[in-house]
Parts: sequence; structure tokens; C-alpha cells
Amino acid sequence: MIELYRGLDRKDECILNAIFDNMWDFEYVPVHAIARECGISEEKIELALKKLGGMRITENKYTEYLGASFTFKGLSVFSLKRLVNKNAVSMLGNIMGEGKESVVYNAMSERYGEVVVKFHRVGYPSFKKVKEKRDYGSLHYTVLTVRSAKREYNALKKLYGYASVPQPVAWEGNAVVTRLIDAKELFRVKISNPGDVLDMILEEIKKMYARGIIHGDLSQFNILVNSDGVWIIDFPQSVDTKDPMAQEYLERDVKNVLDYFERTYRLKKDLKEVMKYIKDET
Ligand SMILES: Nc1ncnc2c1ncn2[C@@H]1O[C@H](COP(=O)(O)OP(=O)(O)OP(=O)(O)O)[C@@H](O)[C@H]1O
Ligand SMILES: [Mg+2]
Ligand SMILES: [Mg+2]
Repeated sequence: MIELYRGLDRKDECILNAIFDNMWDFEYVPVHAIARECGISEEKIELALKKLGGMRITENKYTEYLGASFTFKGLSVFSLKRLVNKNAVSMLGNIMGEGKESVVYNAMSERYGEVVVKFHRVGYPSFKKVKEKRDYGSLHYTVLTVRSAKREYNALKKLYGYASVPQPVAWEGNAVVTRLIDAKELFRVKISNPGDVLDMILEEIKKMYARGIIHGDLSQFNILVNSDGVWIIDFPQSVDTKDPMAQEYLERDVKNVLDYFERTYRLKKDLKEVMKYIKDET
């Protein structure tokens, strides 16, 4: 990623900006639109796109004209460049994890210290199952991916200070930067006070609900714990409590957590009672 990043000159940067600005209107952004935005001739843009295509930063396609879109790598390099330009990230570290819908890196930020950069990749073609389930129309999947990152960042902004979530630092393109939390996923640890930890998690769900947000993908994989407490992470699927699917998602989130504690620690709580507690109906 770093080598790719260094291989980009000003012209390339302008081309990537132009693809980003126009990807909401074109599945493949035409050369003439890029040329206009960059003030560079179409011939030069075509040459540059050939290079970017060879680097797997863009995916180029000839129809009546040559058009270009981002690859996951390309969108990530573009987003990283913007994060560095605005001083949110100063150095990218190692990969912390790679899931079906994201790649997560350790990084350094001058302002915030150790941070985590999550590059979203919702619906990318190599992840066939995800693609089959969703209807993209003629939008390029990069649009979906950027939306997913934005949704996560917005949820974190709304929740931080009210519930225990990582501090959001910045968002650009498909990348969301948060402050690093020194804790492990719930499923990795054997906790000695499961009753207390379960209560803390339910309290967080309640606080998020009061703030108008339902996680939508809550489980032992998206809860971090250490001896200081619990944190809820991973918000791209979050919905507003006014969403028509809200109650269904909330119940599923709560059920995932209760089932995990019952299975792992033989702790049983009544789903209906817990739902009432969360919605403040007790
Ligand atoms: N702020 C953070 N502090 C510490 N660790 C983090 C932070 N954010 C993410 N992580 C780590 O990265 C992992 C993946 O992050 P996250 O859950 O947000 O992505 P992901 O969406 O699960 O990927 P996928 O759902 O595709 O598997 C987490 O399980 C956690 O270990
Ligand atoms: Mg996760
Ligand atoms: Mg996830």
C-alpha cells in the first residue's frame, strides 16, 4: 500500500480526485470528465489511466469511451492520501485484521497517538455472496463502500461521549479512523465476572438506543473488553431507532449477546425483560 501511495504524482492525484467526485454519477467515470476537471488533455489522461490500471488502482473500461473506477486498493490509497493530507494519520502500520467487508490497520496520528484505520470494502466483486444479496443498480460498488464508511463514522460521532465506543478521529472515502482501544474481542477472552460484563453491555445498548442508534451487527465479535470496561465497535450496519427495521435489529442484537452469555457462561436472562429495560419500559 505504501509503495503504491508513493508511486502517485500530482496528475494521478487529480485523476483520482476526479473519479471520486464523479463516481456518484458514472459507474465508470469518462476520460473527458476527468480531463475537464484536471485541465489536462484526454490523451494524457488515457496514458495515466493505463498506468493506474496496471497498478490495480483503477479499473478501466472501454464502452463508447474509456472510463475508470476505483479498485478497493485504489480507493483505499486515495482515502489514505486524503487522511495524510489533513494530518489525521501520519504513518500506516501493520494489518490488524482482515474481514469480509473491511481491512483494518494500526496507524499513528500526531494528534491522537495510536489509531486504527478501517478501510471498508462492502460489496466488492471478489466477495460474491455479499454482491448477490444486494441490488446496486448502475452505481459502482465504491459508492456503497463510501456510504458504509460514512455511516459508521456518523454513528460513532453521534455516540461518542454518550456510550462506550472508540473515539472517531476522521473519515475520508472508504476509510474511518478511530482511536486505538487496548482491549480484546469478547469471544477471545474468558471473563471471570460474566454477570457484570453482560450488564455493562446491556447498559451500552440502552445508552445507544436512548441516543437513537441500533448497532445492527452486535455480537461477541464486535464487543471489546479489558479490565477497565467494554467498548462497542463496528457500526456500518447501524440504523436509526426510527428505521422500520429498528425493532427487529435491536432484538437480534440483544439476542446475539444473551445467547452468547448463555452458551459460554450458563447465564440466562429473559429476552422480553431485557428489551423492556433497553427501551426504558420497565
Ligand atoms: N478502535 C479500535 N481499537 C482496537 N481495535 C479495533 C478498533 N477498531 C477495530 N479494531 C479491531 O479490528 C477488528 C475489525 O474491526 P471491525 O469489527 O470494525 O471490522 P469488521 O467490520 O468486523 O470486518 P468484518 O465485519 O468484515 O469482519 C475488530 O474486531 C478489532 O479487533
Ligand atoms: Mg467486526
Ligand atoms: Mg463488521
